[in-house]
Amino acid sequence: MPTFTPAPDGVDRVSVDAHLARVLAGVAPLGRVETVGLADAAGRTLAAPVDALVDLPSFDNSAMDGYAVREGDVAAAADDAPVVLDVVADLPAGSASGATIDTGQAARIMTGAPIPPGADAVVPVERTDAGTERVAIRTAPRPGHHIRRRGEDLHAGDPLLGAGVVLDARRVAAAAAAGLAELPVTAVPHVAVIATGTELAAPGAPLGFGRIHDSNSVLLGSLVAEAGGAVSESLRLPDDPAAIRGWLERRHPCDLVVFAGGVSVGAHDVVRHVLTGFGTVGFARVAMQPGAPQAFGALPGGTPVFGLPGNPVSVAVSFEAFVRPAILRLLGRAETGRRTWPAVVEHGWRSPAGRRQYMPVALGRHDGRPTVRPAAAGGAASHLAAGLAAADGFAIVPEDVDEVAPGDLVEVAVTR
Ligand SMILES: Nc1nc2c(c(=O)[nH]1)N[C@H]1C(S)=C(S)[C@@H](COP(=O)(O)OP(=O)(O)OC[C@H]3O[C@@H](n4cnc5c(N)ncnc54)[C@H](O)[C@@H]3O)O[C@H]1N2
Ligand code: MOO
Repeated sequence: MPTFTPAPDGVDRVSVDAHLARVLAGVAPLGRVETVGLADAAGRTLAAPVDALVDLPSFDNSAMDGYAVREGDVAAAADDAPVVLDVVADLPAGSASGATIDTGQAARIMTGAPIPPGADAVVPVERTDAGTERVAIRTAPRPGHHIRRRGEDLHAGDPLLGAGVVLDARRVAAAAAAGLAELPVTAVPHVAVIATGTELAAPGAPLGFGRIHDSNSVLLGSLVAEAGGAVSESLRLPDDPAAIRGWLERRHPCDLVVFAGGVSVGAHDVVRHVLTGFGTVGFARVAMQPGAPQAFGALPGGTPVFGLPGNPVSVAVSFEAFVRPAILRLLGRAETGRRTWPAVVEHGWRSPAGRRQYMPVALGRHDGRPTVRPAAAGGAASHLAAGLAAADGFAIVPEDVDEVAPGDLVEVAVTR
């Protein structure tokens, strides 16, 4: 677990990449494995590679509702010269008929039904007279036409899913198709979320002067769930060192602790006061905007802990940049970053030189290309909590850029 040297305040000491590297070095995959049925697998992380158990498709079958024929019988068929065949079988999907197709014969066949021995092409019903005793075929199929071959998607034993992937709907469905009923998944990390601030009131509670509704614990709880973790405890604590110490002493076991607020240089920034020198917790100013003041380390006993700056946009950005990657690492994900996509800037903005900016942006489209504009009229200011509602993600402006102009391309981490 790394220890930080606290940096003098007001000095950007640590790059985003260096801070992220410390975070990832301070968090290890939980390593616990559970087996779940496919209905419960969505959103979980696959713990080990999985191979297909069956060929996919597992037998040659029809891609069309129509007639299974011998291609050689109907090579001369045309609209003005139909070829008439005897219909010797009727094959719905799921049929296990022992029918064989000989010269001059056809089987009526539905999509997904096994191709009967002897047949080597399917003619769609639209290209026939749809007969049930005898059928007039009005087209000459290519050999193998409209036949879906055994194993053309995957063979039994082929790799299907790699360890560390998130099991989304498409992957769970692929596992079902490939013969699996359950999957090995990693344990869900339990995360304690603590919003600090004497000014905080519960959402919906009447506000006295100077008090605000706590949005950070709701934000963090939802972000933890979106990342694949579970909130083990969520609470608000006042700016009182005894309250923070008391919680640290009686806390329930969990895999990660996230504080929000109280990490800056104010006289009442108690998370900073209590956590400084506690376990291996260190404070840094990270060269980013917003989200500069950051705390990270391990509590005595080894549980990793974050202290995030309390402004709501700073919490959202800090979570995206550092906490989400940490949760994905606890989960054993192969990828802890998020893909970014280029988008064209619609309305420009300024970015502080020497800092990586995370601008909450709304996505749009212009001339068929994706565009972005700041989600809040006030731009990147870190108190604009309501502006987050309009944000589809964050435009990530590199450290060496101080002005983003209309028409520029920016990389966007899309978060919804
Ligand atoms: N003299 C300096 N002052 C500040 C600096 C600095 O470098 N020197 N940095 C500023 C920056 S940047 C940030 S970010 C904040 C970080 O401050 P804290 O982490 O100590 O956060 P608080 O002071 O507790 O709160 C900041 C702000 O956010 C509101 N807040 C806090 N918790 C919640 C919550 N749960 N829900 C909604 N809003 C919350 C709080 O009321 C404050 O307005 O420090 C700057 N100051
Ligand atoms: O670093 Mo603060 O998070 O910009 O608002």
